[in-house]
Amino acid sequence: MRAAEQAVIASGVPEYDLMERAGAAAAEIVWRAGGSRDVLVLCGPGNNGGDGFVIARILRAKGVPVRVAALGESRTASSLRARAAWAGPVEPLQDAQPAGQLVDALFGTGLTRGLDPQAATELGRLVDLASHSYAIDLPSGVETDSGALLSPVPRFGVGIALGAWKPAHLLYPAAGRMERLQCAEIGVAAPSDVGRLAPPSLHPPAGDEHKYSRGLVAVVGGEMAGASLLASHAAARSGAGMVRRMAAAMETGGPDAIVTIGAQTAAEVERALDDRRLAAVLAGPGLGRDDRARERLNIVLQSGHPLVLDADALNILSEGGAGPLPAGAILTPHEAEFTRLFGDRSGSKIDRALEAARRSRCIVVYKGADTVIAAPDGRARIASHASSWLSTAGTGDVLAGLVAGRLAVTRDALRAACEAVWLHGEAARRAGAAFIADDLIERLPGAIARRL
Ligand SMILES: NC(=O)C1=CN([C@@H]2O[C@H](COP(=O)(O)OP(=O)(O)OC[C@H]3O[C@@H](n4cnc5c(N)ncnc54)[C@H](OP(=O)(O)O)[C@@H]3O)[C@@H](O)[C@H]2O)[C@@H](O)CC1
Ligand SMILES: [K+]
Repeated sequence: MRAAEQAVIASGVPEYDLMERAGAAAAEIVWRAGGSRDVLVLCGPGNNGGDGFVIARILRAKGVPVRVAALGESRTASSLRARAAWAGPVEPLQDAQPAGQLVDALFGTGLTRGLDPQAATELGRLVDLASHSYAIDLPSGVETDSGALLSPVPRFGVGIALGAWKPAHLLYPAAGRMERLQCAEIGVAAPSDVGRLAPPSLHPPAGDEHKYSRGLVAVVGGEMAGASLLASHAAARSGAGMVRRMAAAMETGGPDAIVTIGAQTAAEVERALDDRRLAAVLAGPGLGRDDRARERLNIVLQSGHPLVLDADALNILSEGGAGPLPAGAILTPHEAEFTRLFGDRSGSKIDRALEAARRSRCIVVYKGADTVIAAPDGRARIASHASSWLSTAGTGDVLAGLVAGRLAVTRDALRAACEAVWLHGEAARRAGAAFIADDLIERLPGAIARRL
């Protein structure tokens, strides 16, 4: 975003014009949400504070009662100009009385260290006492590129991103400090390989498709049947043409549309995977970690099919039990699995996911409240603000099955991972509160229909 802004400025647009655009766009959002409720704008010393002065001026011109409190003097040319144009009183932050609406324009992308304790406490108090609160560009106190909290940060109603999403809008803990997100357009295009996960465009099957052309998925089960059943069921509702579950024991369950193949011995697994029509093979959910599980995983790794590896498959791989990571596969680790596989690395979650994808030459779906999907070529997508009810048993198995299903449909690993993560989040949104993993699967057809 900084590079994009600099390019616009170099093309002859003064920085102050960008500040006016940013302030006007943010003021419009505040006006639409809060109407004529009184507003307190907190302005910092840099350009974020400058945006605040522009917002204050525009809201006052609409007849909104506005007060401004500043943290020190303005220190940049544009913010000095915005402050002069405000032409109203400016009180010190420590004397500010609360208002119905609070606009935080203390610090944005220029923050280099935490707020001093008194300023952080004042900010927290004023946000808590307001019924509507807005963080301009970012909540003051968050680190832009990592989403870390450099000092205590209150929870805002709306985070207003200026021009483009920054990592802190999407990565926790910062993302959890904004109930809703809105992006204010300021006429600066910031194309990037890293971005927020967008809703996918899906297509119904062509009129002349059949079950194999639509995608044949195999799910290699193991010692715990439930997990592979959930994954198989999710794959079956993902739009794929057919799902075969390779069961490690004589067991039944799940919809009749899923073909269960008894594959208890290594030879039986090998035979079951010897089918050139297979478009995706999933291993991991319920696989187990004993010698038998290793043997089953080895056969999967040597099958030559497009792979999705989750759960115990990742645990076995992290113990080095199955050799190097299979390039081209989709890996779906949660936090603990990721650390076991790739070590405890520094950098933001996006940096870590990209580095892992580059090293393993795999698509890495680094799961969590802020799932990051990273490709070896440097592309990454971040899915944030999913339902917190997803933190329940079995939802990972559902996601793994969904990834395998979309891989079979699209034959494109990054696209499949992105579609699956979005559909999983949408199914959760539709399932509402206190759902179980099985309920998510029932919501998948509706989630898919929405994107056709
Ligand atoms: N660029 C553009 O074209 C556009 C940018 N726009 C806006 O600009 C924002 C970025 O502005 P910015 O770079 O001036 O940084 P900002 O966040 O205001 O803070 C920097 C100031 O704070 C200081 N400081 C830092 N930490 C501190 C601390 N803990 N406690 C105390 N002081 C601290 C730091 O001084 P330091 O002491 O570090 O030298 C510096 O003086 C961006 O988020 C967006 O809102 C829009 O107008 C659109 C056009
Ligand atoms: K801010």
